[in-house]
Amino acid sequence: VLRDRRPRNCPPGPAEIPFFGRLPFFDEETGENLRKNYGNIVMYRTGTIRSVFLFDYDTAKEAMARLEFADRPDFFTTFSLDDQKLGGVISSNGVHWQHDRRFVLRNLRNLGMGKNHLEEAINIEGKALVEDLKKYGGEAINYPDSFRTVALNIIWQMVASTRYDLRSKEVETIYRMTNEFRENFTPLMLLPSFIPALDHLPKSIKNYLFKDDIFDRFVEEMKNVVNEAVDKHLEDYDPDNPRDLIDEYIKDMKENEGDDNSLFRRGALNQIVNDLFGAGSDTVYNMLKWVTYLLARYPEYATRMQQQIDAVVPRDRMVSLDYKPSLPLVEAFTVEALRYSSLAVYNAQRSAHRDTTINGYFIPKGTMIQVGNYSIHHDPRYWDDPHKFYPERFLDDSATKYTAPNIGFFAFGSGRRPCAGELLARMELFLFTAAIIQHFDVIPPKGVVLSQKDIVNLGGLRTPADNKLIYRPRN
Ligand code: HEM
Repeated sequence: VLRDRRPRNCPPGPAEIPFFGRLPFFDEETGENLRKNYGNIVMYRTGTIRSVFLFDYDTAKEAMARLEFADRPDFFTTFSLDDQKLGGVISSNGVHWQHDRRFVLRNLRNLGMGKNHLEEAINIEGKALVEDLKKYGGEAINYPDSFRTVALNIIWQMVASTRYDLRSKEVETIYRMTNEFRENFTPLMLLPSFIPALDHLPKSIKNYLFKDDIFDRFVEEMKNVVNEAVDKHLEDYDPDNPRDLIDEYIKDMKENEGDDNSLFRRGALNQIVNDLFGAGSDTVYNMLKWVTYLLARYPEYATRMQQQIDAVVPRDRMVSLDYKPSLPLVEAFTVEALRYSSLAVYNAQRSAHRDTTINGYFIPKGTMIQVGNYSIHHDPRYWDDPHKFYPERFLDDSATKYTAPNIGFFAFGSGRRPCAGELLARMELFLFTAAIIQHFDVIPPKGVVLSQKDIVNLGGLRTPADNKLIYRPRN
């Protein structure tokens, strides 16, 4: 018990329970309570692992920029499709991470991220989404799968040259698995990651206690999708005509064949593809749920944005990025949706690579670093009336110009390891939002009043609960 004691001069936090710690948590309320009781840097122990929560923007920004906090904790590799569990972007560390992240950023850029020709692909999906929503004929529906498929289609065309029909059955199994996983998620499920001894329990007990079988089914399903895509690419690979990110990787893999030190490996490729499939679609899908939820809850903004769009974009044309300067409210609305939603309630966890300090507190090697994105986004030091949905906070006084937040904003992380798809995500969010607003009034069914109660936290992802909304075509 003595050896297990919290080292001296660590950040304050609740009393530690030796060996077991406290239950892991992913909700915003627990974080906010810790911040109120202990301040902006809090140490919290779960199982054998200590976490330090950073609730203050300046401290979080400074920490995220430091190399010793660039690693992810070990449990991120639980779902890795790399047999060596070393490659990929989201879960990897050290030279493997640097190598694979650099590869992904270079290729996403070459494939159009942040450039205008990608806009065309996004607008093709935008048009398909409009047609799909029209098919419901104004009936009240839950957030449709097409929100997910349009986002998936963009990243999946860049990665694997594949596009799914918006009503395709092919992706339904994966969606079902993702939903099953999120809906069944409880913090208990992650306990074996915090108390490794629990991992040695018999499988049947782990299935019962930690729902291991749900994890397994999800990983198995993703393995099939990824293997199928990569195998197909290997079969018809043509070195003179690389089609997409998988082909580019195969090219590098072949060029480095025989070099035992090469980090271009099939296992790493599988995990990169898996990372992009998930990170590139699930995030944007959930943001489109937020966008439509907020349109239905705050119709006054929908009306004002429709007026802005109608004034400059002919009705038979899709909104393009060229119109952005004339549509400041649309951009402000999407960025406020990112802040207000705080989709990732806590930034993807990092781990201290060595003994170090934050603001004079001792941080032992292996401590998990958790940035409280929700708390930062609702901190009154940076945001007036932070619980209010108020896109105007990103407009200048004359409401004619969008001004980007330069402080207190953490939606895409920060520092050495921020979101690798931020530019793509911002393009998609702006263009899909504009397409929906231009073509539909999004309204709740008669008698339904949307409120704060409609928001749920699914394993650290803050998102609107299933809500039936009406997408009424504009005349
Ligand atoms: C609105 C949509 C999105 C949000 C809110 C979002 C948010 C985030 C956040 C908070 C992180 C963790 C950053 C950190 O550790 O500091 C992250 C990482 C990442 N995101 Fe996104 N993301 C979005 C869309 C995308 C898209 C479209 C892609 C596709 C390319 C993508 C790819 C990634 C990857 C690969 C990482 C891991 C980066 C690394 O560990 O080096 N994200 N994202």
